[in-house]
Amino acid sequence: MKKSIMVMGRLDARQEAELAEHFTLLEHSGSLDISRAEVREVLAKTHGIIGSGLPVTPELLDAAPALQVISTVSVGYDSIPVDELTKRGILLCNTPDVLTETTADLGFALIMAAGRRLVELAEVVKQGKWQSSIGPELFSSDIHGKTLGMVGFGRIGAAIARRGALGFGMPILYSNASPKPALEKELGAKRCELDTLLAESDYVCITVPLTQETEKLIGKREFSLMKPSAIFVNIARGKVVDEAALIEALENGTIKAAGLDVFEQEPLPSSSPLPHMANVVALPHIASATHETRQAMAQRAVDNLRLALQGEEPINAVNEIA
Ligand SMILES: NC(=O)C1=CN([C@@H]2O[C@H](COP(=O)(O)OP(=O)(O)OC[C@H]3O[C@@H](n4cnc5c(N)ncnc54)[C@H](OP(=O)(O)O)[C@@H]3O)[C@@H](O)[C@H]2O)C=CC1
Ligand SMILES: O=CC(=O)O
Repeated sequence: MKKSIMVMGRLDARQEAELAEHFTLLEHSGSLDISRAEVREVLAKTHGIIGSGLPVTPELLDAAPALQVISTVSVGYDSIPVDELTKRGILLCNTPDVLTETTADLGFALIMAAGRRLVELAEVVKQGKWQSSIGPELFSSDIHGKTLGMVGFGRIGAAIARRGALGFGMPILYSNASPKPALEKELGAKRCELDTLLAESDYVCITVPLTQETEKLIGKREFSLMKPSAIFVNIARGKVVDEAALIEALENGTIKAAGLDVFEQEPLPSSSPLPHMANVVALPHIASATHETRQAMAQRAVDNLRLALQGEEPINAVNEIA
């Protein structure tokens, strides 16, 4: 008998057809709200779930006794309790690599947009306020030759640093759990303590995953170490930063500006001051959101799910099931 799966979110028709060849695609309302009887009914039958931003809780896992594989269409998996999955013999797969360059493109775009005040100055033109040459109060910051500090130097961190070092002649500092000697050689990057990086960088860019260790890694103390001219960019996860401290640092000039793709709460609540601040470029979590990359991520997640449910090795397993 075919195994059953829940497809949460969008796959293209060809990907759905590929899965339907091997598995029964369970009909459902698109919700994982286990307080609803119809959701519990579907979960009770499912062997695999594929989707992104899946709100996986122990209660949801209790409702899915046949579940063998979760295939997330993302590289990050901070919303998923991996240890709990492992305890229950459930495999988690994710989609690294295929999104690295696209995410790095957006990370560097945020460095440029926040550094050169692109959104703020485009607004001047849009609102018909460009009546004479702009003065120093609207001048921006150089990017080339400035020091780029990478907090996290994995796949995406390295790809952003590569753009900065090789394209813009930026000296690279990095703080990372492990040293990266090959990247030091390739990019002339220097590893240092986080505090040193914060004090010496002109651009600080966050690319660490959200974990217990990295939650609120950057708070009031860390902002106070940065240069008043520093530009802060976060494309990792909002909760790596104490958002109240970030807002305060931007409001009182502790740092100069920020480019943000991720927030403590997403979508941003209407009460957040961040989108209204002239020195903030705020985006709706879109670093990997190009047609090509979202397609590649979905395909990778489909491949992972199919392989894992067929008892073969998936391309990207997060945990190991004995
Ligand atoms: N905005 C968006 O749309 C996107 C956001 N992301 C986010 O980016 C994150 C990074 O992705 P990716 O680069 O592929 O992941 P990687 O695992 O390749 O890189 C993460 C790096 O962070 C380092 N690290 C982990 N924990 C710590 C710590 N406590 N202190 C210092 N360094 C640490 C790791 O060190 P080591 O090498 O030693 O293990 C690793 O080098 C994802 O987890 C996701 O949250 C990703 C894609 C799109
Ligand atoms: O935030 C996106 C991801 O892939 O992780």
